[in-house]
Amino acid sequence: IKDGWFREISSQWPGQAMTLKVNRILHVEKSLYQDVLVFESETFGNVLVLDGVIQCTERDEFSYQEMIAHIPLASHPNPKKVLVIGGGDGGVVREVLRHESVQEVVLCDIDEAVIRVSKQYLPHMSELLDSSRVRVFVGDGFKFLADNTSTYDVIITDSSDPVGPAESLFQKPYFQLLHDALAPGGSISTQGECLWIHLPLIKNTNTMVKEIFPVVEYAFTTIPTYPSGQIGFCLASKDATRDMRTPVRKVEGTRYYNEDVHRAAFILPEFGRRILETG
Ligand SMILES: NCCCN[C@H]1CC[C@H](N)CC1
Repeated sequence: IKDGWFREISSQWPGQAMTLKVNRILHVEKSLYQDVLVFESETFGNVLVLDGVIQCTERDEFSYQEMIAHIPLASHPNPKKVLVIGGGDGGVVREVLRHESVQEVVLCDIDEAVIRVSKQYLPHMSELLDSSRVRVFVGDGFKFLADNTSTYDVIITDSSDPVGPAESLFQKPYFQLLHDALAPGGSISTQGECLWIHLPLIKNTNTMVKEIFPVVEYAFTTIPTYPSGQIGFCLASKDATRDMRTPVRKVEGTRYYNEDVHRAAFILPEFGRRILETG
């Protein structure tokens, strides 16, 4: 933080950096896995930063949390058991609980510091982690998935970037574990990165996931505080007949998601479509 501004400088997005005006620093900690920073911004509420990368802000988090959750959930006929890998801030869990069919949400995040800090500084994201339908585990998603096969209707991987603790969540063994942890007809969504910055990674992930799942799609949302203002999701289903582009149920109480936004999220700009939808 310099002269009152936080700058998101990273080798992942060379030559550009989102800056946010800082009112005051709320928390600084080195957890077992990453540097944790929370600051109160002038115009985006409280902001969670891990290893120098913006994870969520109170003002715009709903865009990402709603879309990563409701696209797989609203297109699934009857999701009952849901697993969230990562997502210790609780925002995705808040969205999963909007689906009445969901009986149980399990959250598995490797870093207890993220959960603890989110409960203290991001109440509108973390408050439903205490819901009776939610179970929270602190541990490695790999081990959790291997111990819970054929169980979940939807698994959401709400991860940071493929640099640091989340690096292995973008590789083939992890997607095989996701596939094997899904019940029949199950679907996944994962933090799938940005068309403007990570198109080669998105293409490689898309190709790799198609070796495991019969249905694989990329969809995206707009969000001011993520690099280039856009972030996408890798979506896949074990059910070869699943149409993830079509919601089969309405979702109440959202601020970004609706059924038209759901459908529109899959319509890619030409530079993305050309790469992702052809060989
Ligand atoms: N619920 C926290 C969301 C984490 N996802 C972010 C996507 C954009 C990345 N640059 C950082 C993590």
